[in-house]
Amino acid sequence: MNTVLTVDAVNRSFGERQVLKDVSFTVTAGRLTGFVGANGAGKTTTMRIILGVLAADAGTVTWRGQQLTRETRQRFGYMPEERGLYPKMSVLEQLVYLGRLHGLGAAEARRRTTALLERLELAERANDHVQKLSLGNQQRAQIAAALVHDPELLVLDEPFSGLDPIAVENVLGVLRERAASGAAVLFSSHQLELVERLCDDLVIIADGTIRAAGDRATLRDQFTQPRYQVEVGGDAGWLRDEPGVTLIDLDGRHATFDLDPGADDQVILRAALARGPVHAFGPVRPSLAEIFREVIQ
Ligand SMILES: Nc1ncnc2c1ncn2[C@@H]1O[C@H](COP(=O)(O)OP(=O)(O)OP(=O)(O)O)[C@@H](O)[C@H]1O
Repeated sequence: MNTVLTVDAVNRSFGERQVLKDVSFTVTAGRLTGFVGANGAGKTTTMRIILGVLAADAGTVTWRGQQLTRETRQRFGYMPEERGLYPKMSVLEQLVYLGRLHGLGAAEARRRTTALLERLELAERANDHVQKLSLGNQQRAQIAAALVHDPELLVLDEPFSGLDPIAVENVLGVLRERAASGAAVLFSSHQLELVERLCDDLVIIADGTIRAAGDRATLRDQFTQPRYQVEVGGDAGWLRDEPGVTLIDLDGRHATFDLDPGADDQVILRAALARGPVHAFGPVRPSLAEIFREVIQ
């Protein structure tokens, strides 16, 4: 795995209030990392520290093992929480301008802007002032602004908020393409369901503390026990009296149950078969959204 960004034991207080407590996680090139937490959990503060807009009280942020510099940060793209485009300038002009600020020549900045607006389905709005766009289109223009210089690291604060489902898919497609061409993508969200569906890696923060971090499959293995689901020909109520079984849900022929440690699922399967046909039997894992529901709210 190609870890590019390392946040290590970062602390930050505002006045008496400590809002980040030993925050540590990594971001890998070529992958989407979702940074999830409730309002006020510390996501924006962490992102600002990564971008150098805010200083940490303690801890470090490194890029490919090196301290961050102004040059490295030039290769980052950031969509801040306080959206930064000028309301009275056209989308095209601003993106070209931002591209030039990041060192692109005029023709290259214009070429990339045009391609990006096309890809984000904003081409027809290119000459409109930002303030004339719908909120969803403003959001896409903000995302385009973070992408125009082809950054190696993309840091996006709530990029999906306010987008309709079609726009979510469009933006997600763009982020996936960036990741596929080698960029590292970190974005925040307070919607764990969405992040669990979209991301390769997750970082879950609550009250300034990282609760879980890593790739989705490993986290699910680490934090959830498999439950079993069965569908039989008759009523599944007999499972209630089966040793080692804790029934979670029973609905006629369908049942969901937990097994005590050491209990053998094959014994249950045989008991089911002895009573008649078995149409489905197997482990399922609860989602991370179910496990961390109370942490995220
Ligand atoms: N400049 C500041 N001065 C004082 N307190 C601040 C400042 N910035 C953030 N905070 C506080 O730090 C805590 C973490 O805020 P932060 O914006 O990082 O959370 P968040 O997870 O991004 O939440 P949200 O989704 O609401 O933006 C909050 O309690 C917030 O009020």
